Amino acid sequence: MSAETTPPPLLDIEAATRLARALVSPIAEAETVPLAQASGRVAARRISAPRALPAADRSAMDGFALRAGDPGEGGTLPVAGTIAAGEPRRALSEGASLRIFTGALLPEGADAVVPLEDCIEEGGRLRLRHPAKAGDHVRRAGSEQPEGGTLLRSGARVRPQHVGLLAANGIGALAVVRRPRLGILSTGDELGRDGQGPEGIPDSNRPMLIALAEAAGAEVEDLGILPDDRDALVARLQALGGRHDLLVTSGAVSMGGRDHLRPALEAAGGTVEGWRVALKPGKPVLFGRLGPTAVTALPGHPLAAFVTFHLFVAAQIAQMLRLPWTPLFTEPARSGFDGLRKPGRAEVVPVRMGHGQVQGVPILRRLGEGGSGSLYPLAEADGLALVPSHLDRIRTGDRLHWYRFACGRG
Ligand SMILES: Nc1nc2c(c(=O)[nH]1)N[C@H]1C(S)=C(S)[C@@H](COP(=O)(O)OP(=O)(O)OC[C@H]3O[C@@H](n4cnc5c(N)ncnc54)[C@H](O)[C@@H]3O)O[C@H]1N2
Ligand code: MOO
Repeated sequence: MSAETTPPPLLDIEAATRLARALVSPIAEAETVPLAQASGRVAARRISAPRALPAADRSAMDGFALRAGDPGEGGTLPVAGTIAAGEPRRALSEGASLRIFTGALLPEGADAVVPLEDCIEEGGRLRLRHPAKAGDHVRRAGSEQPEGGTLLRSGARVRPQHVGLLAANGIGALAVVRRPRLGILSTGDELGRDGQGPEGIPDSNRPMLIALAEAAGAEVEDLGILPDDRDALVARLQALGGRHDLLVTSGAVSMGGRDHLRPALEAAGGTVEGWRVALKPGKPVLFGRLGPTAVTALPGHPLAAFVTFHLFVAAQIAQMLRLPWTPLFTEPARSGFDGLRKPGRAEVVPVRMGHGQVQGVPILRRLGEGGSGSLYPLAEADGLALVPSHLDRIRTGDRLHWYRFACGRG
């Protein structure tokens, strides 16, 4: 058997993930972005609270500001005016009250707010239903956030709540880790020729991989479709000139005579660092380098490209963004399906949660027949389940681990 027809032994998922991550480096450069564009980015530095908040005592209720224990005249206090949020601080004369709105500055001399519903206002005077205590319904200066407290950790992904918190602190721009630069291309003479005879199909991997990469926090250059032509592939790879942190390709990576990716990468001056994983779908995935660029070549079958993106490319993007990476399949579940299988490759299965649970964990229904060419099972899938490599049979009720799709993971 020639070297071409004797493939290397399969890597297991863990070893392949370690290799994928080792081929990319955490990005050291930071850039400053307006707060409005910071959601989803990774903070390059810790942001501490520039001051304590609230900056001054404020009312927490619509009601009346007064001095607790002020006996008033005959048990009533005159209402000496109104103070609303955004107005300058007022002073309260002894024995009086001021109508106050939520968020308004507590008047000097007042120490409590009595909510509207706990008062009776009559003829410009106020009677309390219950006596007030000092501090009632007052948001004390400094009580909600200490000066110097952490608003955002270095290395944290900025979430919408951080955007609100930073805005509340008057922070309008933020240093974030530069996005990883990805180039994404598809290979195949059949692609993009749909409508021109049955031999053509649309390119579905490229738009899907671009969407996945952008959702994971990368900046993507769309490198289009390349023909099944080794020389064209070599020329294109050489022309990339190392401008990407990671090149992601799909197709042409299996065993056939038209699977030019591996020889083309080597002919272009690159190296193959690992090829083929004990995974179904996704076996022919390849990891390599091309100068300063890491190369991850995904299988052409669309479901295999989707699965290998989640396992390996997402881990590489997280590594470049300096984010921690946890294995994908961590949530416990029970199988809601049965079947004999050939051991030797871990199997990733699109699944949907049924209505039932066993001891609080969901029972997962399998979608699709296990082919790697169709994305159709993903239309209704809640996530992906992992069937361990050594099993020769999976039974209803067996323990599994799965990855539940999030709306915008990370
Ligand atoms: N003799 C062997 N043949 C195959 C093996 C093997 O071990 N020995 N492995 C099989 C496995 S597993 C997979 S997965 C596929 C993957 O092969 P490639 O990565 O070389 O992919 P292609 O042959 O280029 O394409 C496979 C299939 O997917 C369609 N495709 C490709 N790109 C796209 C795209 N961008 N959008 C939509 N569809 C795409 C393509 O038309 C093919 O139908 O190899 C097996 N063969
Ligand atoms: O690994 Mo391939 O993706 O099984 O079909």
